[in-house]
Amino acid sequence: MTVPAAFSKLSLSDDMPPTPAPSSPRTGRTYSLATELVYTEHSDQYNSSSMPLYQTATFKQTSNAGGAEYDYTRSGNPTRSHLEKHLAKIMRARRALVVSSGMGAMDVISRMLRPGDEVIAGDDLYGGTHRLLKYLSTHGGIIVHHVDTTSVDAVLPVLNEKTAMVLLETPTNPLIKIVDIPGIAAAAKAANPNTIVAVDNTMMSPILLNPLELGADIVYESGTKYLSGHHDLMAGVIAVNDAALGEKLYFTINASGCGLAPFDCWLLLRGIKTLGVRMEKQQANAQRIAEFLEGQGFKVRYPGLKSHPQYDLHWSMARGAGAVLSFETGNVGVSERIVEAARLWAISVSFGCVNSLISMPCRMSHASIDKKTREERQLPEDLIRLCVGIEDVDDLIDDLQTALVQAGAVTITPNGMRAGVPPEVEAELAAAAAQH
Ligand SMILES: Cc1ncc(COP(=O)(O)O)c(C=O)c1O
Ligand SMILES: N[C@@H](CCSC[C@H](N)C(=O)O)C(=O)O
Repeated sequence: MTVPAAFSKLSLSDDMPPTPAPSSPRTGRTYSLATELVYTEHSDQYNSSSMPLYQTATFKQTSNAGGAEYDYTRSGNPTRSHLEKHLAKIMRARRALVVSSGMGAMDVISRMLRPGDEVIAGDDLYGGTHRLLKYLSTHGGIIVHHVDTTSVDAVLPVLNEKTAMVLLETPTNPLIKIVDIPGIAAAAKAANPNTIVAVDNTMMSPILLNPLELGADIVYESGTKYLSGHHDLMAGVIAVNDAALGEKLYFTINASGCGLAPFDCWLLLRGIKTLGVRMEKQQANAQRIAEFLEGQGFKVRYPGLKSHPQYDLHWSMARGAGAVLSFETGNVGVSERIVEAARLWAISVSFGCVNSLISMPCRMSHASIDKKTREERQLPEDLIRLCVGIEDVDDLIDDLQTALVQAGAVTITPNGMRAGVPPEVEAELAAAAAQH
């Protein structure tokens, strides 16, 4: 393989370690993930500190036979290659691939399925994932089983030799349930050694969880979220350890043309550098906010709280609780009012951004799951999801507290406030609902 001079020190071959930078250049100790996130090396001819952006669709060839390392950006681009090698390193993978969105990543993965194949997925999962699975079952002849993946026992009865893929998400979006990745991966492989165990790691990011080390074959995530951190790009990331699997996935990406555009690769490279500090601050803020809400008497779902029913399972796999939590108010109208009364918290889908966001999943991120299915899956309509950013946590709590009071989500007592809609607010909301 001919390596252009500017990249002569890059490991462009798949046989090389999945990193453009040595992990332990001197003493033999391995750098921690926080260091790996910021430390990259490339051999730009001008020693640029930041990886150059190759904003080009084509690459000139030196002969009529072509054959240079790059020819066309859909097939490969140096900025994308650098990002993919950097991601492989931080995702503890042999190969990483980047595509145009998280759903694009799932689409690429799902193209390995054939009519008649069976897929097992959770009964609480991102609405877009549900939508794509539904499409595949309606139009692609794929049989999809949605089961409670928080219990290995619930997965066992649907595992069989036709199980081609098990699709896991942990913590789940938006009910923050925890999935036993090693337990389910082992059970799936026992039922069918060819089953692909794919884990959506969007909620955790590689700084907190590495599913490939827990038995997954594929880990994918929406790079739109924590990896980029600023809500200024869409991206999807896929990582694997099996070289043949990586080649299959790359084939689909090149054939279908969904590889991430160079500028977005460059932006994502920039975002990844601050993943460690962003996540540290975001989850410290999330912990305080979860404790504040629980302290008021709300039912809060967050794996940083000891009250989380799967607290131990979560911490047996992950290095942190993340920064997404959800809570219930007991009244849809009150939840609507809270969301609209918040000021610092932007009403927005998505998460992982430096700004704090508030949303009602049933109306927004999970609206693509029909009402009947949401009911069957016990997705509370009044659920509020908080995606915590890096602002001052006291400002965030103050804003939330004001919104709770304004919305009538709490009863004010001489000893402070307690979760609970006062009867007069309930009556007012019931009257307003009756008018509509
Ligand atoms: C858990 C999860 N996985 C995948 C996706 C899809 O990512 P994207 O929006 O980048 O397509 C999302 C959100 O959109 C998500 O929340
Ligand atoms: N209208 C979009 C909604 C995207 S939700 C994004 C994110 N995953 C979240 O959970 O907030 C759609 O229909 O996909």
